Amino acid sequence: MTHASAVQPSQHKTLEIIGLSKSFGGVHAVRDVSLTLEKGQVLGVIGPNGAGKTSLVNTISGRQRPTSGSVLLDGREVAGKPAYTLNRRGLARSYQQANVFAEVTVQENIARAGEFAGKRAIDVDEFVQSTGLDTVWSTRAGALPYGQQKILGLVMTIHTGPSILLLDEPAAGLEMSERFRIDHLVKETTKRGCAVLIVEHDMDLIRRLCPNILVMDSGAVLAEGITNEVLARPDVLEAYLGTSSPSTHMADPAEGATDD
Ligand SMILES: Nc1ncnc2c1ncn2[C@@H]1O[C@H](COP(=O)(O)OP(=O)(O)OP(=O)(O)O)[C@@H](O)[C@H]1O
Repeated sequence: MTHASAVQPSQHKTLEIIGLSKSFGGVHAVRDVSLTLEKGQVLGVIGPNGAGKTSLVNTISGRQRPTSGSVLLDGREVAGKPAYTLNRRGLARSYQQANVFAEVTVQENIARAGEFAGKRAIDVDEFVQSTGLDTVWSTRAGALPYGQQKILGLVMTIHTGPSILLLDEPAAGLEMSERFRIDHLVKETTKRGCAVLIVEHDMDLIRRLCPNILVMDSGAVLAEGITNEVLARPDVLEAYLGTSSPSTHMADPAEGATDD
């Protein structure tokens, strides 16, 4: 990975991260991470538990202030700016947990996301139908099964019309059939030109959606490049599985988990 001091911001990158670091006291959760994301691109971010993936998303999205480094949105520095400012500039994120208004209906949840976005809101009627949310339109969101709540949260986020979408473990806690709905949502969203960064432990989903990945280990970038090539690297297998023998299946330590 190139060091921050050696990298000059380039023009026209939708999202450019340069030498980003985040420490919590003596814990270096993110160490000198650089990456770029262009219009319509999907980038996977993987790594073992505690590698720093969520901290990376938190520092990019303004939920946490970076210790050092740059976050450039369309070439403008936004590191350390609050989440609502980044949101107004088109950066949205999802959380590992379902993020919905539990006490109101699915319809009202979608309406609130639309109101929040104002003129930026995009039409999500097709997503509502393809994900089956139309069949539970009048149901209180908190009464939905967990997977449906999570998909509702994602449709709401997409409804806000982001140009950059950061997804933190969108598949965690979802049934297999629901995971394919994530595929559909991401593919259709990138067709509009939205850039998507996906943190995920589900390697099948990563292979399906991400032509390129970045592997984090102990806060730093261990590897990056074409997904299948990176996933075959012995050092990546070692970091993820504690073994360098090739495997077609990576363990999903967060399988079934519904929170951090
Ligand atoms: N608010 C915090 N205060 C102190 N330490 C933190 C905080 N948030 C994260 N950490 C530490 O930073 C490191 C990276 O954590 P992080 O949650 O970013 O990893 P992760 O790769 O997302 O893990 P997982 O796959 O389990 O979600 C861990 O050692 C974690 O304990």
